[in-house]
Amino acid sequence: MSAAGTGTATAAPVDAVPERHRDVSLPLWWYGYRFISRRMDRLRATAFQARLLGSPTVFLRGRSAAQLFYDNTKFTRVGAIPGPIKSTLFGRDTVHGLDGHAHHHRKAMFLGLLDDDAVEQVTDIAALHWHERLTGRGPRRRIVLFHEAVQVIAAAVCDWAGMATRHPEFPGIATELARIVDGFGSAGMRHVRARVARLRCRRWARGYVSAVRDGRLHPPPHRAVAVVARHRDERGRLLPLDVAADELVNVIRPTVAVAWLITFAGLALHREPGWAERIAGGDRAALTAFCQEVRRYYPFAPFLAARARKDFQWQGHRFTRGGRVVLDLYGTDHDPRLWDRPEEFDPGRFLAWRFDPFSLIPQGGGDAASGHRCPGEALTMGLLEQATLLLARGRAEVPRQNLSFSLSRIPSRVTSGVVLVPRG
Ligand code: HEM
Repeated sequence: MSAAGTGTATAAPVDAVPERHRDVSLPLWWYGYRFISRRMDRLRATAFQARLLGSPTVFLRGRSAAQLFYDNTKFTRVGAIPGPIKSTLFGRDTVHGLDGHAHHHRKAMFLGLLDDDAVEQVTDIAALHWHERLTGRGPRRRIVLFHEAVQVIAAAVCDWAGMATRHPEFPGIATELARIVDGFGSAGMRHVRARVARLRCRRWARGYVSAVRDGRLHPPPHRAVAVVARHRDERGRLLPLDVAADELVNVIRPTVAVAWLITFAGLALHREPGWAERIAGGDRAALTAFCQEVRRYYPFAPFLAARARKDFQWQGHRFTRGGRVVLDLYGTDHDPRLWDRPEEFDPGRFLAWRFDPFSLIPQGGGDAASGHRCPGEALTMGLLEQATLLLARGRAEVPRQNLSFSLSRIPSRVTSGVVLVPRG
């Protein structure tokens, strides 16, 4: 880790940047994951100011910036996420936009649900679904890894949560959950499809919450459907029906998002036969390092937004109360001051890596209990490692196809979905 990663001020002050009044919404949307980093590199800054959707915004990248962003005394998430993204991806009044005690209380529900037992249970169920889907179609039938992973992961997490997955309509629900994820960064038809999918998934989850509350469904009390339906807020009130439904979807939908990482892992195994062999041979450390590198290297969650609670200065940059800040997750995971040759896929960098809460931040930084960091990282790693091992051992053929992925599409995705022909 370099000196810059420890917080040395190398940035030009915001006031010295002449472009601070320019609205960068369009170029950000157009250029995607690399836009913030490129501008930082051009300005030789750790932060810059510009307008985003018309409002003054400070853009941040790097370890010390991440540390700042997760300082709860300086920033709040209330009102930070633009409305269309928030209502499509997370729902209203859900954990992502809460603050202080209300956030802490709601977050505890997620952390309680997503403990080590949950990781073991979901991955055990996923193993059965992988087996069923991969052996139920006879030898030498092509599969599209992305579609298989969406169905397997959705079925596994919903079985675990206490939701029926053997219903003929379930594959359609799994597809809708994936559509919510696929549309969050788009302004066109993908976004419209995501909004429709959110409404359908909310209605589906509302049915479960109502059934538990009305006594028509009796899941064991530790199941996610029961926990979320019966959860009481910090003042002892049941969550409004739509909020409870959205929070239930907020357990299921991000788990389905692991299908994106599994697909990238399929691509990476194809490109790195040496690592595939090590993993297939049972090298546990190699498996974990490979999956960490998949999370670091491949583009998924691009950046996060917050608002300043007060006026303050940081490394020569001025933050004003209520002003928006954006933390570049992808840029931090590719920051050359933190990562040697960041644009190379090299799992070896994680073989001797010591956990640091602010350098590897594909799922947010800081502490999950006291801040907004993702509570699903252990589950993500569990499902990703399981699928990666399965793929490495399966040694399926990878026929000619379009394996490219675009850094201007958010969220990015392998174009072909990674077509595989399992060996008979
Ligand atoms: C592909 C895998 C995943 C990625 C890339 C991802 C990414 C993220 C990111 C970037 C955040 C925002 C952190 C912040 O605001 O500081 C987040 C929050 C969250 N994630 Fe994940 N996540 C993934 C998987 C999961 C899983 C498996 C679950 C649960 C089963 C989950 C549940 C949540 C919840 C509830 C939050 C809100 C936390 C809060 O606001 O306090 N995520 N995730």
